[in-house]
Amino acid sequence: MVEAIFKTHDANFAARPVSPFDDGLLFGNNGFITAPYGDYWRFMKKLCVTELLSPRQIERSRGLRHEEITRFLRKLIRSAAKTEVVDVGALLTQLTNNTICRMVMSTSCSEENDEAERIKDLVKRSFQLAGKISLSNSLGPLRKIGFWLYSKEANEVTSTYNELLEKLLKEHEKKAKNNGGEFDREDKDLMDILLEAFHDEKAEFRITRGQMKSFILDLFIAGTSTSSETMQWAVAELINNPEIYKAARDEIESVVGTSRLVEETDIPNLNYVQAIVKETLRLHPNAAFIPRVCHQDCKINRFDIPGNTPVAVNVYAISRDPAVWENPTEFCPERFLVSSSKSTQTNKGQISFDFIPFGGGRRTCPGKNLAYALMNTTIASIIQCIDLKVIGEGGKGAKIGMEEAVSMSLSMASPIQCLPLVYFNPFEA
Ligand code: HEM
Repeated sequence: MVEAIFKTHDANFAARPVSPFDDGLLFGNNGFITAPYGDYWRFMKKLCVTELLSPRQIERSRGLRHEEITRFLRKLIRSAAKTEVVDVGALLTQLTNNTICRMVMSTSCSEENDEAERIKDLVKRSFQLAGKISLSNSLGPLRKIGFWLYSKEANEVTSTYNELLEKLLKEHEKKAKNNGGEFDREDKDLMDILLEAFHDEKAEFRITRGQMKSFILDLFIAGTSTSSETMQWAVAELINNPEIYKAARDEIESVVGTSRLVEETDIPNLNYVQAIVKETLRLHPNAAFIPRVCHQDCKINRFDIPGNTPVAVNVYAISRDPAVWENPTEFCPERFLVSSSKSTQTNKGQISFDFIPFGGGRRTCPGKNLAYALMNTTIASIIQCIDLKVIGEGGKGAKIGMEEAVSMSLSMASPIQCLPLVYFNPFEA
C-alpha cells in the first residue's frame, strides 16, 4: 500500500491536509511543510535540494557541527568531573537547536544570545499551540471554541516571531549590502540563500517575506526535535544494551584509533554506528504517522479512494511488522549491516518501503542527509568518550524506562537522568 502511495501514485498523494490555521498565523498554509503541491512548493523543494540542504551546504557547515558536538562533549566531561547528574535529552536538544540556529542564521541559542534564545522559545510555544489547536480542530462543531481560546495567544506569538525575524532578515540584508549586494559569500547561511532568492527578479517563483519567515520556522520545527528525540532513543537503547555500546566503541577505536575525537568524515567507515542510528529510526520513528491527501479519485489494490481523502501512512506499524522484520520489537542494529546474514532485510527495506522514517516520494524529508550527519557523529562521539550511569532505583545495571510520551512526535516519556563518566577525553592531549 505504501509503495502505491509513495511511488506508483506519488504525484496524486503529494499534498498534505490543509492546515486549520489562518494563513497569517504561524503554521498557516504559508509554510513549506503544509504547502499545497503547487508552484511555491516546487520552487522551495528545488531550492532545498540544490542549495539550502544540498550536499555542498552540508559540507560547508561541517565545521559548525563539529564545534557544537565539541561543546556538548565538554559539558558532559565537566559534569563528570563534578560528579553531576545530567539530563542527556536537554543537552541533545540544546545541541540540535544551536546547530540548526547557526546553519539558518549564523547565530546560536545560548544564554548569551538573547535573540536566538527568544526564537527557540517562540518555536516551542508555537509548537505547543499547534498541538492544542489541532486537537480542538477535531472536536467537530465545537472546534470554534479552540480558536476562540487560543487565537489571542496565536496572534501574539506570530507577531513577536514576525518582528524578530524581520530584524534578523534586515541585518542579513545590510551585511549583504556592505558586501556589494552579494549574498553569495563562502560562509553564507540559509537565511542568505533565502534572501538571494527573494531579491532575484528573474526567479521562476517570487517568494514573499511571509513565506520566507514560515520556511525558517519549518526548518526549526522539522529539524530540531526530530533529530534530538531520535538521539535520545538511541542513547537509551545503548544504555540498556551494553554489549551494543561496547561493540560500537570497539569499531570506533579500530577505525579512529585512541588519540583523537571521531569526526563526521569517519562515518562512512563506521558501519555499526550507522546501523545503530538506523535501527533507532526503525524502532522509534519520530514521525509515527505521515499525513498526505489523495488529490484525485484512484484505486489502490481493491480500494476505491475518492479525491480529497486524507491518508495517514502508519510508519510505526510498518517498522514493527513481524511479516517483514524478525523479532521486530528487539533493538538489533545487526539487521542493518550489509555483511550480516540479515542484510536482505535492509535491501528489502530500501526497495520495498519497509524502512520509511523519512517518508518517501517527492514529498520525502529534504533534511535526511543533514539529520544523518548530525546524529551519526553525535552518537559516535558519545560512545567513544562517555559512559552513562543510570541514576535511580536499581543501582548498577539499572535501565532507562522506554515508555513513549503522548505528544505530536514519538518522544520519550521520561528524561534520561545519568551520571556521565569519562572513558576517553579527546581534549586532554
Ligand atoms: C531524525 C530526523 C528527521 C526525521 C525522522 C524526519 C522525518 C520527516 C518525515 C517523515 C517527513 C514527511 C515526509 C513525507 O511526507 O513523505 C519530513 C518532512 C520534512 N522534513 Fe524531516 N525529518 C528529520 C529531520 C529533518 C531536518 C534536519 C530537516 C531540515 C533542517 C528536515 C526538514 C523537513 C522538511 C522541510 C519537510 C517537509 C517536506 C515537504 O513537505 O515537502 N527534517 N521529515
